[in-house]
Amino acid sequence: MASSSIFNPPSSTTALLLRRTRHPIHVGPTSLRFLTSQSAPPSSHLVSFAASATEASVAKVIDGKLVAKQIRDEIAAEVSRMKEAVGVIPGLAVILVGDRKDSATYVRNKKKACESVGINSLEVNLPADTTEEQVLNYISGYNDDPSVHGILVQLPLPSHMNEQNVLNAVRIEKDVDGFHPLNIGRLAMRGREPLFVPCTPKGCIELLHRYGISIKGKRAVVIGRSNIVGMPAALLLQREDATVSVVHSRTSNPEEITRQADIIIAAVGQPNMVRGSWIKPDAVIIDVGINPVDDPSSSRGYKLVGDVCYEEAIKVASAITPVPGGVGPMTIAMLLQNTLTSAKRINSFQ
Ligand SMILES: NC(=O)C1=CN([C@@H]2O[C@H](COP(=O)(O)OP(=O)(O)OC[C@H]3O[C@@H](n4cnc5c(N)ncnc54)[C@H](OP(=O)(O)O)[C@@H]3O)[C@@H](O)[C@H]2O)C=CC1
Ligand SMILES: Nc1nc(=O)c2c([nH]1)NC[C@@H]1CN(c3ccc(C(=O)N[C@@H](CCC(=O)O)C(=O)O)cc3)C=[N+]21
Repeated sequence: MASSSIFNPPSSTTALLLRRTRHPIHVGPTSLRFLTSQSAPPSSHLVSFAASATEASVAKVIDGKLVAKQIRDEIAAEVSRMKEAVGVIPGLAVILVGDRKDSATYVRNKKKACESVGINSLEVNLPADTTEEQVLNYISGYNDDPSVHGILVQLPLPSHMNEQNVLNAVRIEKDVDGFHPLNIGRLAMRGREPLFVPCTPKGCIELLHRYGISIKGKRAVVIGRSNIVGMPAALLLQREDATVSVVHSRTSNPEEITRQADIIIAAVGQPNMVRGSWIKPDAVIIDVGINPVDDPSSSRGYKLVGDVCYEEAIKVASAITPVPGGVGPMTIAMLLQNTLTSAKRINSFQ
């Protein structure tokens, strides 16, 4: 369902269309216009890589917000089809421990997103001094609750808790975050299939697919190796037949390695770390980073920026995700998709 793409051009035209040109070309009925960062919707992305001869070329902006909306529409249709056919409504349980503001915002956004597609959301907010045992009890209850098809424990957990114990307790059939070691292990093994793929890396790959950006045979560099983003992103890219390098805090020459990449996934948590000079001309950039930086001109007093210096990157890359509006909305869309998949699998509904 969601993997079918309206954006994918036939593979033979993909390479042609993704090659940036300084001369306008014409594809079908739409003549090519120079597009700035506020670019066209995905349905016309195929024609938006070209720049006029007189203007500097800029990267295509990969619109995660728009793609996520499209995926939510697809999910909503499937949710109602299942409800009508077998009377089952997918359910997602979210466990939030502590009072981190950013976590509370994410959980609220997830709840809103569930409502928008007709998925039931159950939420439990526990105080920061909750014991690990109490959290395990909630997980056990949701594991046994037939109305719950997905369980998400919001990370990070308070430091007195053992994250491994908690994540291990989620039944793998309900592990919609894809963080259970058995799901990650299967993701890493050839010929094995995880029940769920972690949402953020899955969203990155989905964006590449939906924009017709081929991965096979490409050099990819993932910056960051966390269990929730960098490591599974590298595994997924490898499954898609990219040749993958992973850069981390102990890498001695990150700039040089990154400059070799056709595809860069940055998941570091360092604002604007990846500069224009790190980027090979025409590389594709997926910026996962979400970093608050002071901004007195904003009503919140801060703004969000990525791990990639957007202003510099947009002049060098062929395509880039913005922050906000790039990977973030896709993470939530993939969570909904995983929850739907889980409900279908548990109920043997195709
Ligand atoms: N858009 C979305 O949906 C999501 C966004 N995020 C955002 O993505 C970013 C990364 O998140 P997450 O993976 O959880 O972060 P972690 O802090 O868990 O991991 C960061 C990784 O980056 C590496 N790193 C840190 N500093 C450097 C450096 N100077 N040079 C090279 N590598 C470095 C670390 O290396 P080492 O392993 O050596 O310590 C580590 O592997 C954050 O900004 C986060 O907010 C996260 C989840 C979802
Ligand atoms: N168990 C678990 N699973 C997660 O998937 C998980 C987690 N814990 N802990 C924290 C990180 C972070 N994360 C984000 C999800 C959506 C946006 C998102 O929607 N961002 C919007 C804007 C957000 C805003 O404006 O504040 C955007 O980038 O456009 C961001 C970050 C999921 N995470």
